[in-house]
Amino acid sequence: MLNFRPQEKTTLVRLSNSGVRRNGRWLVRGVDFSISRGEIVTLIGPNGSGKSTTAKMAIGVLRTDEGRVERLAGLKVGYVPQKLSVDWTLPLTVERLMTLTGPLKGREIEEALSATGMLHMAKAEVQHLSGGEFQRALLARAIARKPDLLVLDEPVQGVDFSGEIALYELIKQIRNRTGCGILLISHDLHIVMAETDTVVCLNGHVCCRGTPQAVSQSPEYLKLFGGRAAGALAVYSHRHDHTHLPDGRVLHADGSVADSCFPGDGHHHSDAVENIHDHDPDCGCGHHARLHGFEGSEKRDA
Ligand SMILES: Nc1ncnc2c1ncn2[C@@H]1O[C@H](COP(=O)(O)OP(=O)(O)OP(=O)(O)O)[C@@H](O)[C@H]1O
Repeated sequence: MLNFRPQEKTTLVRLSNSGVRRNGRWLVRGVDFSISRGEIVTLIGPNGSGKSTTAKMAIGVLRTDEGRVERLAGLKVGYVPQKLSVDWTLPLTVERLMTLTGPLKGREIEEALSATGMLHMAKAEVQHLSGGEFQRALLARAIARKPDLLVLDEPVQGVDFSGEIALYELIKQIRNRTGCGILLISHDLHIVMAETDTVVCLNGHVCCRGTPQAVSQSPEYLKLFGGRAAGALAVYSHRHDHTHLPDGRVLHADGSVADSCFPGDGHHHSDAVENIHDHDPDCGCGHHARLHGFEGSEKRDA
C-alpha cells in the first residue's frame, strides 16, 4: 500500500561531479546522480570500485575533495554500513542493538521490529541470529528513527537466495509505506531489485547509469563485467503467496494458517503451474521466485 504521496518528488541528495581523494589517489571521481523521495537508486560495481565511498560521500560521512553534494535541509538518514564493529563476546539483544547509538521510545522500537518481522525476536541474542535475521535487525534499527533516506550497504550479505528475495521485498515495502528514498549498494549482479528506479554502475567513476534494463545492455557495463553479465543480471518477480506470522506460523494467500509451508502443499500459486521454479523445487522456501534475464520479456508481479 502506498501511504506517501508519490507526486512529492523532493530531491533528497544530489551529487554533482563529486570525488574523494585519499593518499594522493582518487577513490571515486566525477560522480553525478540524485535520489528523490520514494526513489530507489542502486549502486553496482566490482570490489573496490568506490560504492561505499560514494554512499558515505552522499550522506556526509566522507568529505568531497571535488564537486558538490547537496542535501535537503534537515535530512534524516538511516544507514546500514557494510561492516559493524560490535564486540560479539558481549551479550547483546536485538532490542538493545536498536538503542546502541541513541535512545528510542519503546513504541518506536516495537514499530520498527514489527515492520521488519523481528518483533518476536526482540529478546534474542544478536550473535545467535541467522544472516537474514541479522540484516532485518539492522534494517529495523535504521528505520526506527523514520529516516528520509535509507542507505543500505550490501543488505543481503550472508543471506541465502530466498532470504535475499524476501529482504528486497521488505525494502520495497518500507519505501512504499514511508516514501523514503533508498540508496542500495550491491556488488552482486545476480539479482537487482525489480523496483530499482536507477542503477549507477561505478568503476572509480560513473561507468553508466539508467534503468536496470538500460544499464545491463550498455557497452560500458558489458566491458566492465563481461559479456555473460547481461544474462546474469536479472530482475526478480515475486508472487507473494504467503506471509510469515510473528509467532512463526504461515498465513497462505488462500487464508489458511499452517505451522510451516512448502511447495506442493496445495496453498501456493505454483502448485497449479508447472515449471515455475527457477531453483531447486525442494528448496522449501515457498517463495517461488522467477528470474527473468533482460533479454527475455520482462515481467513484474506487483
Ligand atoms: N579511507 C580510505 N583511505 C584510503 N583508501 C580508501 C579509503 N576508503 C576506501 N579506500 C579505497 O578506495 C577504494 C574504494 O573503496 P570502497 O570501499 O568504496 O569500494 P566498494 O566498491 O564499496 O568495494 P566492495 O565491493 O569491496 O565493498 C578501494 O580501493 C579502497 O581500498
